[in-house]
Amino acid sequence: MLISTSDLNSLLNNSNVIIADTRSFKEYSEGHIPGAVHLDLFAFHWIDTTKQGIENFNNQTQNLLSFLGVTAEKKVVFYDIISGMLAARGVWMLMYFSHDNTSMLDGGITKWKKENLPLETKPNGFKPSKFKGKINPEIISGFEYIKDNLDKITILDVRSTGEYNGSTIRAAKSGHIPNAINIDWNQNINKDGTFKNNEEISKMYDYPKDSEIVTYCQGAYRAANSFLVLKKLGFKNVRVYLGSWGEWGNKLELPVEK
Ligand SMILES: O=S(=O)([O-])[S-]
Repeated sequence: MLISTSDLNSLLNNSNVIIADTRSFKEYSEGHIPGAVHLDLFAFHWIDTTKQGIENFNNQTQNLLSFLGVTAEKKVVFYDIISGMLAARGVWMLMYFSHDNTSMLDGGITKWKKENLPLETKPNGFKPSKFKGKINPEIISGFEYIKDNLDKITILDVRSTGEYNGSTIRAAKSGHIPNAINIDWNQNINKDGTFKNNEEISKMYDYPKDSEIVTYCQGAYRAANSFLVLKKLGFKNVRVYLGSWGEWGNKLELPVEK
């Protein structure tokens, strides 16, 4: 799931590798990893997890991955500024389509630049494919799944303390999903932007490895980052709640705790 700067550097010019820069277009234009295409994953924000909403998400994600040129044979590497949430969302999306040959760049472009690795400014075009992945329903959650299993699953709110306790308001209601515990995703990352090592993080995520965990944040980007960390630690049953607080906090009938 993670690729080092030196390993990615050795894969430049490999036609079987797609590199996707998930930062803003401005940042991309000022200098990106050679060969990388720009993919605006924030524009692909999704909060509707009704049955129809998930079906639409599946279709549109498949279209997006085809636009990116994904095929079963290609390795897909996502990066952002650090080992961040956008790249993590990209990796999670590929895993959701059972494409496991995907990684995020550990330390992101910050580490890449620090090591004086090559950059270019010219934009690269997409080479679209007809990607057909097999959906893995085990790594996604909608609001119904959480509502029906509130007492059976570990709900991991990876937002800031303010968002969790309701002092920061980002939806019609503030607070958190009942029973959710709060571990801010920022705690996954070292000061240099790389992921903390497993030994350090496992103290934070001290649950049996077969626990059923659902991560959420505001829009399922930070949640994807914590999802990857939990997978890296060997947790087997982890899902990202796609709608996250953007959906839950706006559905007035759903319960909230502060
Ligand atoms: O990470 S986020 O989706 O909450 S902005």
